[in-house]
Amino acid sequence: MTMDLQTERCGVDGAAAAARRVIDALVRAGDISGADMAGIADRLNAVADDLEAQAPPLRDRLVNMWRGDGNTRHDPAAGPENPIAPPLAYTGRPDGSIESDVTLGLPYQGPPSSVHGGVSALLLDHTLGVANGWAGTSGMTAELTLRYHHPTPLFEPLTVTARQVSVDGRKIRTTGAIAAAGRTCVTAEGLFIAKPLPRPR
Ligand SMILES: CCCCCCCCCCCCCC(=O)SCCNC(=O)CCNC(=O)[C@H](O)C(C)(C)COP(=O)(O)OP(=O)(O)OC[C@H]1O[C@@H](n2cnc3c(N)ncnc32)[C@H](O)[C@@H]1OP(=O)(O)O
Repeated sequence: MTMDLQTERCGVDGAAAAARRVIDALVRAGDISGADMAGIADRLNAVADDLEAQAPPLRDRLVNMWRGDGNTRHDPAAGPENPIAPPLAYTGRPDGSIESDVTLGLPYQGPPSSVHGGVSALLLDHTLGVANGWAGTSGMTAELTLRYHHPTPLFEPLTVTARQVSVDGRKIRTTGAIAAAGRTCVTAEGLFIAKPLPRPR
C-alpha cells in the first residue's frame, strides 16, 4: 500500500518542486556556466520578497503544518511542501516494512559523486520514524547508529527501507538501510522513545 502524501495536493507542492529544480540547476551551473548569476539572484530575491510579504503569521502556518494526525507534508525528507526534501515517497510492504525509491542529485553530494553522510542520516532517521508510524507506535529518536558500508552513489536509483523491530514499554527499536543496485550502502539502527509532543493548535 502506498502512503500517498499527494492526495491533498495543494498549490505549494508545485512551487516547491520548481524551487527544487532551481536548487539543482544552481548547484549544477556553479560559476563556470554562462548564466547571469547577478540577474538570477535579483529574480529569486523578487520571488522571496513576494512570498515573505504574503506569508501568514508563523503560528498559523505551524498549526496548518500539523493538521491531521498522519504523515507530515513539510518535513525535510519526504515533505512534498519542502523544497529541500528530495522528496521520498513511501510504500508499505505486507511484512510491515516500508520502502522508498529515490535518485539524488548534486545538492546532496558529499564525497565525489556520492551522497553526503549527513543526508543519508536524515533520510534514514525519517524513514525509521515513518516505519514506526506505519507499525502503529511512534517515538522521538533517542539514538541513531549508522554504518556506512560503501559510498552511496548520486544519479542512480536508491532504495531506502525501514522496519520496526520491537516495542518494549516506551522503547522502540527500528532498523533501516539504503541500497543501490542491490548493494547495501548504509545501515541504521534506531532507538526511539514513545513521547508524543503536543501539536501546535
Ligand atoms: C503512517 C505513517 C505515519 C508516520 C507519522 C510520522 C512520521 C514522522 C517521522 C519523523 C521522524 C523524525 C524523528 C526525529 O527527528 S525526532 C527529533 C530528534 N530527537 C530528539 O530531539 C529527541 C530529544 N530527546 C528527548 O526528547 C528525550 O531525551 C527523549 C524523548 C528521547 C527521552 O526523554 P524522556 O524524558 O521521555 O525519557 P526518560 O528519561 O523517561 O527515559 C525513558 C527510557 O528511555 C531511555 N532513554 C532515554 N533517552 C535515551 C537515549 N538517548 N539513549 C538511550 N536510552 C535512552 C531511558 O534510559 C529510559 O529507559 P529505562 O530507564 O526506563 O530503561
